[in-house]
Amino acid sequence: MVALRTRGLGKTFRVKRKEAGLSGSFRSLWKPNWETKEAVRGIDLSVREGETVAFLGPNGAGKSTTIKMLTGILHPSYGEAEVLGLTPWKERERLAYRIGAVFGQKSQLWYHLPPIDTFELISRIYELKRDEYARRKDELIERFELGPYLHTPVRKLSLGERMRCEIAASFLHGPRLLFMDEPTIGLDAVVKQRIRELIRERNREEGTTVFLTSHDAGDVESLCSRAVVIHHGGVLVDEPVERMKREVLSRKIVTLKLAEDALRTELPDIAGAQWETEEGCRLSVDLKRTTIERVLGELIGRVGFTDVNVEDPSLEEIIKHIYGMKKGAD
Ligand SMILES: Nc1ncnc2c1ncn2[C@@H]1O[C@H](COP(=O)(O)OP(=O)(O)OP(=O)(O)O)[C@@H](O)[C@H]1O
Repeated sequence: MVALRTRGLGKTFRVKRKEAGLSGSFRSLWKPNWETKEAVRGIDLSVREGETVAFLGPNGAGKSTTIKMLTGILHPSYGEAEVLGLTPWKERERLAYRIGAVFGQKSQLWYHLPPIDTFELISRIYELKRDEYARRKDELIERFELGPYLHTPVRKLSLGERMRCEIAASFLHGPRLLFMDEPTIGLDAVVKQRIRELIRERNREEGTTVFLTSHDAGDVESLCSRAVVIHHGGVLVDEPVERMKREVLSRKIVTLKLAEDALRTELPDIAGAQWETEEGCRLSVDLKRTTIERVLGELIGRVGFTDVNVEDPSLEEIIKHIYGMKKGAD
């Protein structure tokens, strides 16, 4: 069954362009200069129930605007959308019972209250039956290991502890579709991984559809089965993450902290890897051709370094790469 479908969905904003300086401000008041900004340009998208979709794009690509239209917060300028059989901006209240939303940068928990009080409040807002609420709450507390934080005011929790409570809270009313905007932003690697596992588990056990935006390639790789990349308000790529992994997520970035006396001019050629900076501290490794172990083995003794870091390329770099590939193919 289809969880979400859009046809030619678009949003244009009318923004006032203010001229510089004080006189410009007065002129704008007197004779405003309006211009239109196309934030989303006719998106066609279809997501099946139970899918985990990453909705990606560089800053300003139109991700948040799309999510706001799909959750009924914004009216589109043109096009259609159906979310769980409802038109979001016309049936927002009914839709709220069926969907959940997590915003990494905004909290839905009451700041001064302990999470358990927000849970109670949510159960009233969504009119959950008492026994159903007790069952779901206990299960989520156990799975998300929330016991130690339940009675501490949210303001005293660490970001990781709060995010676990946030995500558990968004699952409380049993949404069939969960929108997540940067759910792991600012978290350390261990907490990120745990949160991804928990979301995956909910998707597996309850069949919750996940529609997620993130700037973290790790979220996409370990949480989503499909990736939709938008650019300048339109869909650029829509493909399985497995394929994306083979084509563009198969690189790691090795960053070296060079020793004072390191020979910066003569960087050795490393099979399957490419130096990305003239200073020779950033190496892009193609995992289809070599392994991190082999690369580090070759570096030791040939380049003097005092520290090393291995990470995924940033999502921005990945998108740039996809964009380049796409342009080449066209
Ligand atoms: N209320 C608004 N009024 C005018 N322009 C807006 C408004 N909201 C968004 N925009 C513009 O629409 C474009 C898309 O913004 P949007 O927030 O959807 O991007 P995004 O992909 O979510 O970016 P980010 O990754 O930075 O969160 C941007 O150019 C933004 O400045």
